[in-house]
Amino acid sequence: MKIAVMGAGAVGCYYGARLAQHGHDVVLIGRPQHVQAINKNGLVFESAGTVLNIALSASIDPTAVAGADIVLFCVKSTDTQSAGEAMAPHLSPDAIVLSLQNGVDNAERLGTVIGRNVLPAVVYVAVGMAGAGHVAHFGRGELVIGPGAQSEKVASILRPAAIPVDISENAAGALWAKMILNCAYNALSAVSRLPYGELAKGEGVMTVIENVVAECLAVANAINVVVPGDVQAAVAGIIKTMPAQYSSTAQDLMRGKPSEIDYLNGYIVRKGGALGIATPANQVLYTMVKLLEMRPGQEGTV
Ligand SMILES: NC(=O)C1=CN([C@@H]2O[C@H](COP(=O)(O)OP(=O)(O)OC[C@H]3O[C@@H](n4cnc5c(N)ncnc54)[C@H](OP(=O)(O)O)[C@@H]3O)[C@@H](O)[C@H]2O)C=CC1
Ligand SMILES: CC(C)(CO)C(=O)C(=O)O
Repeated sequence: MKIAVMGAGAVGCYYGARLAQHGHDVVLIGRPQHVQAINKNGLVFESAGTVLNIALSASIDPTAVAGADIVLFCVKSTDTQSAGEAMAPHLSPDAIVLSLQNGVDNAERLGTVIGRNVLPAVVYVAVGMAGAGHVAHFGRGELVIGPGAQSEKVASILRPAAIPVDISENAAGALWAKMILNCAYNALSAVSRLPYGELAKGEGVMTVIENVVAECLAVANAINVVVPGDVQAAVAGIIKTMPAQYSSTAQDLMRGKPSEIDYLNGYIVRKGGALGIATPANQVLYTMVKLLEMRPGQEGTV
């Protein structure tokens, strides 16, 4: 099976590596520093205390999606439009395209750009790039996708490659549940430059988080999305399960990169505005991060 990964970053390299390990013909499409390193030395894949070199091909050229049966779309939400436009003319007519991204509207936005259905996947993994062509896996790796013929086919290919796939009637709710975690913590960690365990000790922080979550649930409810489980409890649990973690938004700002905040709290603010639902807590967090993005010299160590 030929599989193309659009966006050879942490998520793309992780899932590409799993599929290549299982014998699939994988091409990673990414930036020159990663592509050169992967083509020279293979992908360095670090997981559970072992380091492997995985041979797979890499390209900086979006035409490399041509002929792929499955395309895993793994760029940040900020790059959905440009990366989608770059690959669109080269997709095979029957290619199945999956969005492996945070946020709830990437699959729809990508679908508009490439003119075909895109399967949204909820991604439960902790990975990062440790260097050029070097992915580090810290835990988990399962995906949740919605039902349908394409999903069955995708699951039959991914599952044997050590990628657990849950086909759920409420994949949309699961996508929202993940985004609500992001809305609760990402901006607070970015603004404070603190990990979750520390920021939770701040005066009034848990009240802010409760308000953010309540606003997100009001918006979800208004568009008939049922967010599964006890969301407030799941959000509170992050402090115990990931006390030393800095949000991806904090990490993006430290690297001087645009964050995905427009597609997290920013999405809630826009959607709430359109529906007439007040979202003041999300608005303040969103604006704070946008202000931080305007400042030069954000780079630093977390
Ligand atoms: N990392 C994680 O543990 C998790 C991440 N996610 C989500 O997964 C998505 C991907 O995240 P992640 O892998 O961490 O992000 P990364 O930034 O590590 O990877 C994305 C890569 O795609 C590259 N890229 C962007 N546009 C193009 C293009 N047109 N052509 C080629 N390469 C391109 C980026 O380059 P450049 O940076 O130079 O633009 C970057 O190297 C995000 O939505 C994230 O929120 C979800 C769960 C966990
Ligand atoms: C779940 C959470 C908040 C963990 O860091 C995350 O997905 C992110 O940082 O973007």
